[in-house]
Amino acid sequence: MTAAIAELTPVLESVSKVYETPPWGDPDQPSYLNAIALVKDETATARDWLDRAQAIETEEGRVRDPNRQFGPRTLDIDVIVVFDAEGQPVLSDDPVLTLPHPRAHLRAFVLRPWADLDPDGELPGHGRIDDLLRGEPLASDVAAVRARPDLRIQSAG
Ligand SMILES: Nc1ncnc2c1ncn2[C@@H]1O[C@H](COP(=O)(O)OP(=O)(O)OP(=O)(O)O)[C@@H](O)[C@H]1O
Ligand SMILES: Nc1nc2c(c(=O)[nH]1)N=C(CO)CN2
Repeated sequence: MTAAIAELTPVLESVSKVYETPPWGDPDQPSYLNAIALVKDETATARDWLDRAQAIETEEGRVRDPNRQFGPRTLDIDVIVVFDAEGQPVLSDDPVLTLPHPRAHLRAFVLRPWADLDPDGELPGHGRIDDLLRGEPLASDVAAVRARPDLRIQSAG
């Protein structure tokens, strides 16, 4: 991950803890390690973030099974939300880049780490992260999420 971290460092604002999370969407696979990064670059478009995420996946030699939509992969970087210079959420139903990410509101593995960075945060179109995490089915999923303080993606400072 060294190259990926070097690429992200100039735009990195903060990074959540790393969490070990049960596989979502396709149970027949090992646990995942998930984290959220908050990045800022006022010159970047939403599409730039997708391109950067995919460039890092490629650089890191991402391996996945193309026949299993939610199957195992060595690295997956999704763009969850993008805010414009006025602080407004960028909305898109383009399948190449859907914003907010169309499954973020269903995923404790996204929202639990996000709550570390912004406990008062909101997922546009779905409400407060904290409220989403308290409701079912997310509350049950959160109970199975484990912080891994022995692992770290990167320190923003
Ligand atoms: N918000 C988004 N973030 C990342 N990829 C997106 C987004 N919206 C649409 N896509 C598209 O989804 C395609 C598949 O991406 P990816 O392989 O990461 O999906 P997946 O892991 O199968 O599913 P998921 O997106 O549910 O994690 C990408 O090529 C990309 O164009
Ligand atoms: N826990 C967990 N489950 C997943 C994840 C992930 O990042 N974490 N990503 C997936 C790809 O869409 C499918 N399932």
